[in-house]
Amino acid sequence: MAEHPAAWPARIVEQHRSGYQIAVDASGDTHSVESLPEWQRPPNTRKGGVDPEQRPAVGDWVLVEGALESGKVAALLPRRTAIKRGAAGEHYRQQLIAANVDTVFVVCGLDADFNPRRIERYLLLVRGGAEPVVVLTKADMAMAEGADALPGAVAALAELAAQGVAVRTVNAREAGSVAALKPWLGPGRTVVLVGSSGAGKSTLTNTLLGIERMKTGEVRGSDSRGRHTTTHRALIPLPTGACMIDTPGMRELKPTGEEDVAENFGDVEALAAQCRFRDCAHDREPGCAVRAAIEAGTLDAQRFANYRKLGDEVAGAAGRLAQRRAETADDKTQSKAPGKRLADKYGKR
Ligand SMILES: Nc1nc2c(ncn2[C@@H]2O[C@H](COP(=O)(O)OP(=O)(O)OP(=O)(O)O)[C@@H](O)[C@H]2O)c(=O)[nH]1
Ligand SMILES: [Zn+2]
Repeated sequence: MAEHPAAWPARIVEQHRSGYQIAVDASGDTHSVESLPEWQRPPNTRKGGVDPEQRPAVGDWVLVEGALESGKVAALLPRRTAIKRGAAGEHYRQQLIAANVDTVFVVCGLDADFNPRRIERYLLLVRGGAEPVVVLTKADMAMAEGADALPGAVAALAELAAQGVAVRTVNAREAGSVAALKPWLGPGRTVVLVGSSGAGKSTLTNTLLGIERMKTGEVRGSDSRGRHTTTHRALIPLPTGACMIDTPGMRELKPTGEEDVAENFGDVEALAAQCRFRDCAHDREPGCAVRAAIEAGTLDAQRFANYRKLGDEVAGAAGRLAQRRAETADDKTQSKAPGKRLADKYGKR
C-alpha cells in the first residue's frame, strides 16, 4: 500500500476476459475496473506475461487508483487462501477458482448423483487452506425415498466426519433447513460453493439470498428478478454479512500437485503406519494393517482404492509441477544474458 499511496482497496467480485468487476462495500453494487496490461497478455509472452495463478481471481483484494467510475487496478494484494485446480489441457497449468476463502462448501445431492468418492476428490483438490464442509442437498428427496436412504448416505461419509470434516444435510429449497449452514455464514466470512452441475449450488444461493427478502418484506411473489443462476464465478454478498462465491459445475477436476493426501486420508495413513514393513504396498504382505482393516470392515475398500488413485494423480501432477518450476527457473537464468534482454526489449524480428 505504501507503493500506491493514492490507491484504495476493493474486492474482485467478477472476472471477465477484459477486466474485472469490483465491490467496495456490501451494497451489492459493482464497478468495472481496468486490468493491468500484463494480466491480459498470454502468460508465455516474451515481454513479461503473468501466470494465470498470479492474476486476480474472484475473492482477491486489489488496490485501485482513480475515481470509482473509472478505476484502474494498481496491484494485487497478498492472498490468505487460494482454491485451485489443474487446468484441462496437455500443458501443466493451474487455474484459480477463488481467493481468500474461509470455507469451501462441497455440495452434493442426495439423489442418483450421490457419490462419496467424488466428495473425497473434491475435498482433496479444492481445500486450498480453507475449511471444508460437505453440504448434502436434496435431503427431502432422500427422505421420500425410504427410511434409511438419508442415514445410509451420511454413514457412507462417517470416515470424513471422523477426520473432522463437518457434514450437513439440507433441503436447499427451504430457508429453515439451510439455516444449518449459519455457523459458516457470519459477517466477513467468505464461502465458495463447489460441486457438480445440478448439485444445488444455485438453489442454495437463492434460498440464502431469499432469507433477507422475506425478513424485510420485499418478497416479490412470482417475479423471479434477482434470481441467481451460475454462468461464471461471482461473489455475492449474503444478508448474513457473508460473501458467497458460486462456481459453475466443474466436470473435470485435476490436481495441481500441491494437494496434501495425508491431510485428507489420515485414517488410511495411520493404518499404513502400523504395517509390519515400512514400504508395505498393502497387497499381499504379511502383517499389513490396511488389508486387515479392510477385511475387518473398519476401512472401506473403495475409500482405500480412491486414496491410491488420488495419490497417484497428485504424485503425477507434482512431477509436472516440479518440471515446470525447473523450466521457469531456466528461463529466468537465460533472460539475464544481455542479448536476450535486448531481444526482449526491442523484439527479435
Ligand atoms: N427437492 C430438492 N431439489 C433440489 C434441491 N437442491 C437443488 N434441487 C433441484 O436440483 C436442480 C439443480 O439445482 P441447481 O441449483 O440448478 O444446481 P447447480 O449446482 O447450481 O448446477 P450448475 O449451475 O449447473 O452448476 C434444480 O431443479 C433444483 O430445484 C433440494 O435440496 N431439494
Ligand atoms: Zn500394508
